Amino acid sequence: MNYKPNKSDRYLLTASEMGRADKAAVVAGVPAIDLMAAAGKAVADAVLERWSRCSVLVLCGPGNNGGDGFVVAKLLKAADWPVRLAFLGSVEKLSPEAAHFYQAWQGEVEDYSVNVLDQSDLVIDAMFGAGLTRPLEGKARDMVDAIIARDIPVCAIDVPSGLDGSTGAALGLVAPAELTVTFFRKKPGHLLLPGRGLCGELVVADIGIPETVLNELNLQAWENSPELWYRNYPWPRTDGHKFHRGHALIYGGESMTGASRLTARGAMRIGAGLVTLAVPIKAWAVYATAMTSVMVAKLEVSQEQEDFEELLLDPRHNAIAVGPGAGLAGFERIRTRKIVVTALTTNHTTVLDADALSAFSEDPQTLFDAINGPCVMTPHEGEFARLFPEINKSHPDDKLTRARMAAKLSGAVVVLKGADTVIASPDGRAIINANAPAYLATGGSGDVLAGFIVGLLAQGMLPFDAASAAVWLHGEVGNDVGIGLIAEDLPEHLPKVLSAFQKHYFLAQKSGK
Ligand SMILES: NC(=O)C1=CN([C@@H]2O[C@H](COP(=O)(O)OP(=O)(O)OC[C@H]3O[C@@H](n4cnc5c(N)ncnc54)[C@H](O)[C@@H]3O)[C@@H](O)[C@H]2O)[C@@H](O)CC1
Ligand SMILES: [K+]
Repeated sequence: MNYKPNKSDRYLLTASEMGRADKAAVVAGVPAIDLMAAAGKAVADAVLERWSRCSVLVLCGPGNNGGDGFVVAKLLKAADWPVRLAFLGSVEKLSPEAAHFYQAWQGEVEDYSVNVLDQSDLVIDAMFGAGLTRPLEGKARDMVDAIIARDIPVCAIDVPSGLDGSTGAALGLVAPAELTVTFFRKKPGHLLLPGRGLCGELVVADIGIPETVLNELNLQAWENSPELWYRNYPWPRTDGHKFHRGHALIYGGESMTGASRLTARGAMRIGAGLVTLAVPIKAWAVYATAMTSVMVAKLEVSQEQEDFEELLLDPRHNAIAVGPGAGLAGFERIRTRKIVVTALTTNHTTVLDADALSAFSEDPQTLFDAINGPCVMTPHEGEFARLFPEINKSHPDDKLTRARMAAKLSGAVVVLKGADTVIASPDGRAIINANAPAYLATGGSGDVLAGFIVGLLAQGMLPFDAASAAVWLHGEVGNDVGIGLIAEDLPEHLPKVLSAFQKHYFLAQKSGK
């Protein structure tokens, strides 16, 4: 079999983009009725694969999500399952295809009241999908309330009703699903929180929409995966030399020395040829005894700034990281700001994390003004709120948009961290990462991530790719180590993950497997 990773598999479509894909498919000659039939069949198949025969209740809403539900009801009945169906809507307002399948369902259509839940073992949630525009109210809300109270398993069509598929936000009450079957491609809300947690297992079904419609949509969002960036990964060359693999320069502060040491270790492990930690002389001994492969440069008392500038003049220092343990108290804050501004205004490729971001919480514009070259910033939600309060105010429930707006405003690639990290580029591209386990939420884990990013930047990877690759590898290592993980484990386990990654994406591609 030929090895053909496909970048387009990873596209994420918002509700309006999915609507356009649907229309484009119809224009390309696929009847809307066939799309709905295929959608319903995919859901019925997924249910038949996972549950044994039981009493099913299909709850159909007023739009095409309900239309899919009519198809599912008919197919499960044909498979000899006991099926009941309740419809919330009016037949006259159904789309032609939904009306067709309403007619095709020849069983009883019951009143939409919570009593229909009696004796139901499984609910098919065909209430609302991509067309949800406001929180569930009235009968729909009461129904979801009762499903939750009775703890009945749910299979959701497209998205759990009440969830905004474009953002992952709960618009109000949501019926959490054990299984969600969506169509064509995933939606951002299947990956972003709380959406991801409400979907349960996610199945993406092919319903006959031609791949060619993707070309018309100018999509700008993907789920993170090596398919997106492995071609630009700095694979070690047999004729390589450490000087070909770049030289990362990392600023280390005076008191929290562990943070930047983790960053340095991460940068080494991910393959930077050389790593130098530049540290105030007061802390030099601590760093020098702790580090072996990493070099430690002294910044002399009262001339730290000048000494750092001198290091920046050396063209071999091709990627800089500032922030982990840089310091925010009193004079340290001023020094951190100066180091950041110097790195940025000399147009060095720079990673800004932790204190390098918080040091500008009073005047974020000063930071944004200094960003003119390649830059990655890696805020967690707290740091993000300090730098981008207006964006949080205008789009509180839309992490994808918040990260994109922040990237545009600051000019940096923004890595908005969390269990659903979003990586956004100032040009509008965005990637949602979904492989991070809960164990990564531990002190120092972000410092190592900054190290992975600066290490890849030193090897010449571009900021958006480097950030996406680092975040994905960080998640993979987290999974590999598992429960009990501490930040120190992340650099140490990286080689194992890198060899599996290399085997799969580089060697397999080379050998044409
Ligand atoms: N490619 C596609 O786009 C396909 C879409 N299909 C299905 O169609 C769905 C989208 O269909 P629609 O656009 O008709 O949208 P929905 O079926 O999600 O709902 C639309 C209806 O709900 C109403 N509504 C929205 N929020 C409400 C609320 N909180 N309370 C009460 N009423 C509310 C709207 O006014 C509208 O009448 C998808 O989720 C999917 O299940 C499938 O049939 C297959 C093809
Ligand atoms: K639904």
